[in-house]
Amino acid sequence: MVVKNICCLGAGYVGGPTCSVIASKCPEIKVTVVDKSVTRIAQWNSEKLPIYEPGLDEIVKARRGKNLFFSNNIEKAILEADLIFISVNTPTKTFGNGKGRAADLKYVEGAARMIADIAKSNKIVVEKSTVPVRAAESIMNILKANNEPGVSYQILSNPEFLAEGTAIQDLMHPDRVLIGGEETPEGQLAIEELCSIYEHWIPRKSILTTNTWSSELSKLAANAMLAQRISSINSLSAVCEATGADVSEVAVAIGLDSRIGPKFLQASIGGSCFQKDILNLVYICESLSLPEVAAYWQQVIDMNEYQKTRFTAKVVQSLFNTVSGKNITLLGFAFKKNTGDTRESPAIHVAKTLLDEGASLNIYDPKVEESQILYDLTHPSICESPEEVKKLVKIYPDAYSATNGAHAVVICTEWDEFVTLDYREIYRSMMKPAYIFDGRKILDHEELINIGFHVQTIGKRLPRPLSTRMWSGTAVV
Ligand SMILES: NC(=O)c1ccc[n+]([C@@H]2O[C@H](COP(=O)([O-])OP(=O)(O)OC[C@H]3O[C@@H](n4cnc5c(N)ncnc54)[C@H](O)[C@@H]3O)[C@@H](O)[C@H]2O)c1
Ligand SMILES: O=c1ccn([C@@H]2O[C@H](COP(=O)(O)OP(=O)(O)O[C@H]3O[C@H](CO)[C@@H](O)[C@H](O)[C@H]3O)[C@@H](O)[C@H]2O)c(=O)[nH]1
Repeated sequence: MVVKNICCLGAGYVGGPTCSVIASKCPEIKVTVVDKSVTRIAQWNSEKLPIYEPGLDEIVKARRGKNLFFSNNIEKAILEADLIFISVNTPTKTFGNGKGRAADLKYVEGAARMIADIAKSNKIVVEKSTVPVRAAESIMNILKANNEPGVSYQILSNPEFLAEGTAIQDLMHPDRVLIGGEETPEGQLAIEELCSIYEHWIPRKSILTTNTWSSELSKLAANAMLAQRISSINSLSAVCEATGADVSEVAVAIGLDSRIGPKFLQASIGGSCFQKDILNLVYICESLSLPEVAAYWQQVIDMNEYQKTRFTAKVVQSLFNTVSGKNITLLGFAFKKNTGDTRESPAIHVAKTLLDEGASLNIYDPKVEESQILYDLTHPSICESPEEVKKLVKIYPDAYSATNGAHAVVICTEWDEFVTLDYREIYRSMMKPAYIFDGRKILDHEELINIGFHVQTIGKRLPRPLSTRMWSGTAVV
């Protein structure tokens, strides 16, 4: 079989960009991205796409209506497809067995049941969602137990390694594509079919094929190793603050060791997708009776939490241990720059703590919608009184109006535009003493101190502004 028709279940951060790139690189293949959400599909078919990713608009606009389609007609797309990507969400379970840790596979199961109910011809089903090891077995069980007579399936694991904010770049030039499948002739044939799609733009040597379980585990393992690096540097940032070392200097010094390498050593206020995937790994290890392994990876998550808590405690402490009634500006709400995604964003943690302490918040993010920020901050897991939160939170259209009259500014996302703001003007418009807490280590701290700001960051002690020093030398703010 030569794949002519692809269906993708799930038009999210992975399904949308991945299929747009496939459609752009394989003009002879019809790619239909379907979703249960009518709103999401309408957005994909509109001028303003539901997600922000540099380069995505151009690709979608070039291929939409030609060989790229976004639709709610799931039945039609499944019937037509030779190959189906499952790109649905796999959040952490919020109830029952494994609550707060295991991946909730209800959407993956739902997708598998839809395929089994609808399909009338053979399909290659590709697990693109991040799933626990051996999830492919559960999908196969559902498909086999419910299939039409004569219809057969091959299940492949093809985890996605794109990072948000650089999704198009990552999809165009991936470090590798990983495909796992059954070690049978039929399994190998299915692997070849999927390889031939990626080979339109990715050299064969960058396409790695493995057995299904290695592929599934490699996705969790890659995220665990990346998260471990961030937790390691974040743990060292606390040592730096306590000793006078500078974590940026330490990162450069250790990163020059070719065995360690320079990437992913940026100390900061915490990470995203990692949390859910590492929690999932911890849960799997516990289920496999490997408590020592589970504890090892749990520590990576705990360090991420510690970093967020440590940073917010520093904000409150510096503001004379009380933020009640004070106006604090959060610059940035997305979990990283160049995305509008707020899932597990450290900004939510910062906002919640400050709101619990009675602060009023002014928030500005260049790509996160007001409705999303209010949704996140009034979610039952975050607050008890949505009305109270709505009174305390104001969303602004730019950084200058958001900082006007504020007691303190907290940088929560490393957006480039925050680096080049006119901080003299911001200082002038703020309450005094004016504080900046740089949670992303992106600002010129020396310059800010010279302007008169009290500055705090991660992994480095900074001197007070000159005018407030009682003796010459370095003192902690
Ligand atoms: N976001 C990332 O950067 C990233 C990167 C790599 C892997 N992943 C993994 O990819 C998967 C998808 O992540 P995402 O960020 O795209 O999620 P998302 O929430 O943005 O999108 C998932 C979409 O699936 C839809 N959906 C759920 N069940 C469906 C069904 N039965 N039929 C049709 N649509 C259905 C939802 O409505 C939603 O729009 C997750 O497992 C995630 O862990 C995410
Ligand atoms: O040196 C660093 C690098 C990242 N981060 C933070 O870590 C989080 C995750 O960043 P990043 O990995 O760049 O973005 P994600 O979109 O979460 O991508 C990760 O998670 C995806 C979902 O599984 C995987 O596909 C990607 O390979 C993996 O990088 C963000 O909050 C970053 O600010 C740091 O604090 N320091």
